[in-house]
Amino acid sequence: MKFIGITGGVGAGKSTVLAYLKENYKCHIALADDLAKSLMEPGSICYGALVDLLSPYQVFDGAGRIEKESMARLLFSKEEVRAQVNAIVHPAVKECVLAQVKEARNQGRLDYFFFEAALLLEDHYEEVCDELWYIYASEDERRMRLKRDRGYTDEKIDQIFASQMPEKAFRQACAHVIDSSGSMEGTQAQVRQILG
Ligand SMILES: CC(C)(COP(=O)(O)OP(=O)(O)OC[C@H]1O[C@@H](n2cnc3c(N)ncnc32)[C@H](O)[C@@H]1O)[C@@H](O)C(=O)NCCC(=O)NCCS
Ligand SMILES: Nc1ncnc2c1ncn2[C@@H]1O[C@H](COP(=O)(O)OP(=O)(O)OP(=O)(O)O)[C@@H](O)[C@H]1O
Repeated sequence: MKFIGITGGVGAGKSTVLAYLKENYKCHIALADDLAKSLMEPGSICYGALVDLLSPYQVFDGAGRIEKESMARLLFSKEEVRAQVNAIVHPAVKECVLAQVKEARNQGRLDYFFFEAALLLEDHYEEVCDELWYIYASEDERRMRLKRDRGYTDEKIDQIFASQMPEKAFRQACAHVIDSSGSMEGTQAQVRQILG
C-alpha cells in the first residue's frame, strides 16, 4: 500500500481530485481538516490546550465548541496565534493519520492511502509519505473559484494565501504536479497517468 500526500493551496481542487480517487481506486482517504476539526471538539485531546490558549478571544459558542467564522478570522489575521494552534493540533493530526496508515498496512486490503492537507510541507509529511502530489491552479483561478463557490471575500483570500506555502516550495517538494486549471476530465486524465 502506497501512502500518498496530496497538497496544494486553498481552492486548488484537492477535494475534487480526492473524490475521483475514492471512486476509482482501492484506497482510503483521510483529510487533515476533518481530523483537525474532530480533535478540536470538546472532550477531544486538543480541546483543553485550545481553551487555555484561546480563552482571551471570542471563538467559543454557547456549547463550548469552536465557532468556525470567528476562528478563521482569528487564525488568518494573527500569525502567532495560528502558529500556537498549529503546534497543538498538527502533531495530534499526524499521530492520528500515522496510526490509520499502520492499521491499513496491517489489514493489507488497500492499494493506496491518500492524505490531504494544505500544510503537508510545513508539517514535514515528506518524511513519512511515500510520495507527495501538488494540486496546482493559479492564484487568479483559485481566487475566482473561492469567490464564486464559497463566497469568500478578497480580504479572506489574501490572508489564507499569505498563510500557505508559495508555488515554488510546493513544486520543489512534490514528485507529481496535477494542473487543475482546465476541465475535470483533464485533471482526471493526469491522475490516471500517474497511477497507471
Ligand atoms: C481556520 C478554520 C476555522 C477555517 O475553517 P473553514 O471551514 O472556514 O475553512 P477551511 O477549513 O476549508 O479552510 C480554508 C483553507 O485554509 C486552510 N487552513 C486551515 N487551517 C489552517 C492553518 N492553521 N494554517 C494555514 N491554512 C489553514 C485549509 O486547509 C484550507 O485550504 C479551520 O480550518 C480550522 O479550525 N483550522 C485549524 C486546524 C487546522 O490547522 N487545520 C488544517 C489542517 S491540519
Ligand atoms: N479541473 C478541475 N479540477 C479540480 N477542481 C476544479 C477543476 N475545475 C474547477 N474546479 C473547482 O475548484 C473548486 C475548488 O476545489 P476544491 O474544493 O476541491 O479545493 P481544495 O483544494 O480542496 O480547497 P481547500 O484547500 O479549501 O480544501 C471546486 O469548486 C471545483 O469544482
